[in-house]
Amino acid sequence: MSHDLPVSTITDHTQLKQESPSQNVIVQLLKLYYKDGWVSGTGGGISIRKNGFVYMAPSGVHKECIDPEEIFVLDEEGKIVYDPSKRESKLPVRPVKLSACSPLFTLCYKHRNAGAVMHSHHMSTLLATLIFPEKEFKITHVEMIKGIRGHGYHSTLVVPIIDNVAEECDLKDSMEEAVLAYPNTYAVLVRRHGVYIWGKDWLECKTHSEVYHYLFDAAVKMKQLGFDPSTY
Ligand SMILES: CSC[C@@H](O)[C@@H](O)C(=O)COP(=O)(O)O
Ligand SMILES: [Zn+2]
Repeated sequence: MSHDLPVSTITDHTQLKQESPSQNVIVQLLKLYYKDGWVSGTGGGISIRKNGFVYMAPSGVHKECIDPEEIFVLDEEGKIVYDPSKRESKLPVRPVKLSACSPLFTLCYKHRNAGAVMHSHHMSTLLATLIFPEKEFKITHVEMIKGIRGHGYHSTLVVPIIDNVAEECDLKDSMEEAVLAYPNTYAVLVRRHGVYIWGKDWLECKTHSEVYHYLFDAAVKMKQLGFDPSTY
């Protein structure tokens, strides 16, 4: 099977369907995530794994301004099978390199069978790591917790927090440790940096992303109001 071909007729995230080409899904979700403040200043990103291929946005570019043809395609072993910098085009081609998040996305595919992984720098993700100075973010008795697979209103939702390092790719070992140690989590927070969130496919990753961001935001506000998010 060959990898998805981008379909340029998709111009808005509301046109996305489960089976839309992964390049189009990535491009449209990044526009949406930019508006939400999740991928500003070129930071953050998203990757999709489908039918034996892995799709990833390029590194260090404005994530809301990516063309579907600029999405890298890798095989399941991590070998690049489509390099956007080498494509043939009548228009000028800007040089792009693979996202620095690639090893982090890859470990979620390997250990959690994820179908999509996103990385956000939203302010609430950074603040959530400050209100929990230990190694876990915890929140309980909030209706939206039900939106994370395997969790209910009465659950205590736990998200591991790992320490930030100077280079994104050097987060690999500590993130791998956290992913293996917390089999019920679909997110790992990175202190003073952001979060990685995944799901079984891009739709579940989108749901989880919205729910986790809501819960990080809620926890920060609860703390400001004098409530402890981890108790009821
Ligand atoms: C504001 S730049 C932040 C980056 O260094 C990094 O944290 C990041 O999330 C982006 O990685 P990228 O290589 O652009 O996909
Ligand atoms: Zn980052």
